[in-house]
Amino acid sequence: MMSTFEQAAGRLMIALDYPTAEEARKLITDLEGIPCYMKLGMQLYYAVGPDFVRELKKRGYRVFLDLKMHDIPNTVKGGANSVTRLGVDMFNVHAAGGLKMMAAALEGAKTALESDPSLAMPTIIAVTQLTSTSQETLNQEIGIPGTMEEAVVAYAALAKAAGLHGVVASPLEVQAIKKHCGESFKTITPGIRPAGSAAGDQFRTLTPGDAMRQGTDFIVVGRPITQAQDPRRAAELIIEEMKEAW
Ligand SMILES: O=C(O)c1cc(=O)[nH]c(=O)n1[C@@H]1O[C@H](COP(=O)(O)O)[C@@H](O)[C@H]1O
Repeated sequence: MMSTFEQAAGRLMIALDYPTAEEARKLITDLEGIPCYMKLGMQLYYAVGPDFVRELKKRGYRVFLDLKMHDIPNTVKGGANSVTRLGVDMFNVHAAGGLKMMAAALEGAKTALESDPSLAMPTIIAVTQLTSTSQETLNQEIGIPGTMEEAVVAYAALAKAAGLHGVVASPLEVQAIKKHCGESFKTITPGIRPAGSAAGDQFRTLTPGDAMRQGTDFIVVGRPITQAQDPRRAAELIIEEMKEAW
């Protein structure tokens, strides 16, 4: 039987935003035994490549490959095929690429499964509006009118129509997304800041406990753990807070 600590840990995704595999390995060693999800983003992946995904899988972790694909449908289909063959559990595309591009990502994953039936279908999610984007930036720089919630829900609806499994959004939009797209449509929420920690470049933030209370499926945490004096303690405190909010 999984403990409630382990269940909460399973909904924590750690952003391995490091320049080298050595630094990422140090954190993984610090966190040994905590069954969290590992998120591999562009900084580490562009430096070390697919071998690090294989290493994480060998160590027993679930892997979210966060490369935020955004290109013409044919190219995204090929990218999705490659990352599915790599064996990632989750990957993302930008919803701004549109319906056909998102459907092509799903198609690419399906063609990989046809060529190798031992593979499992990854969870494919779409980035709505980055959690570093404010209402003002959305309207005045990006040029999308309306509220942030409307923009995020519109992208989520498009991702659902394309057949994707969920979205990346801020925890502030989880309830609106679930209301519009259904409870089973997954929400993956970065922009998590425990009370008292620096927001940095994040704009639409909530604490781990508040994010869980909004009903999110997974929270993504980077710097509050990776830059902490004691990363294991920081991760444990976050998991305790998630557990209590449950
Ligand atoms: O797709 C993502 O993971 C993502 C989307 C988004 O809107 N905002 C966002 O912060 N992220 C990622 O989530 C992580 C958040 O890291 P911290 O801000 O350090 O906790 C980073 O790896 C980001 O690349």
